[in-house]
Amino acid sequence: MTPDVVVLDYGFGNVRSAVRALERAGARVELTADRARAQECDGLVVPGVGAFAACVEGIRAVKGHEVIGRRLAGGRPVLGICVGLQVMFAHGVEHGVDTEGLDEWPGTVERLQAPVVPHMGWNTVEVPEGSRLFSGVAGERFYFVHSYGVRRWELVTNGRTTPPLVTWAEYGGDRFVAAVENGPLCATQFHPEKSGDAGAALLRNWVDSL
Ligand SMILES: NC(=O)CC[C@H](N)C(=O)O
Repeated sequence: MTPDVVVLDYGFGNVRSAVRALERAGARVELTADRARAQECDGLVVPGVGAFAACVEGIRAVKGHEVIGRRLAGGRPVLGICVGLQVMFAHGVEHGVDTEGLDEWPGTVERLQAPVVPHMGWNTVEVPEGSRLFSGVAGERFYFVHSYGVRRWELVTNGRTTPPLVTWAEYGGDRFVAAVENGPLCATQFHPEKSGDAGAALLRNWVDSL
C-alpha cells in the first residue's frame, strides 16, 4: 500500500522539492494545511525555511501545533525538516528574540558558534547505534543550510521511556543536533530533499516505516 503523506503547507518551507523527493521515495504526497488530511495521513512532514518565529507563527495559524500534538499522542509519524526540526524544541532565540516553539522536546535553538555562519554545505553526521532513519547511509554526507541549531540535548528519560536517538554534526568547531528519532517524531536539521542519493535513501527509510 502506498503511504499517504501530507506536507504541511503553512507558507514557509522548501515545499516543492520536499514534495517531489517524498514522491520519489514512494509516497503519495499532498501539500495542504487541511486539518483533517494532516491529522489522518500516514505521515506528516513539517518543512521549514526562514526565521524561527515566523515559522512557529505560520504553523500556529493553521493549527499545525494541535495537529502535530494530536498525531504524536496517537503515535502517528511526523517528520520535521530544517526549521521543521527547530520548531519542535521549547525555544528559539534568533537576533535576540526568544520565541516559544512547539515544545515537543526541551531545549533551545541558538546561533551556531562557528567562524563562518550560515553553515551552508555538506557534512557527515555521527549516527547512534540502532538508527533506522539512517539505515544504509550513516556514513554519508547531508546538505545543511542554517545559522542556528540545538547545541545541547536536554531531554532526560532516566530509563522510564525509550531515549531518543540523537544524531550530531560538527561544523567550525561547534556541535549541534543533526537529527532526532523519538518514536513517532523524527526530524533532521539538514535537507534530505537536497542531499542527493543519501537524502533520498533516508526519506525512503522514513516512508517505508509508515
Ligand atoms: N534553511 C533555513 O531557512 C534555516 C533558517 C533558520 N532560521 C536558521 O538559520 O537556522
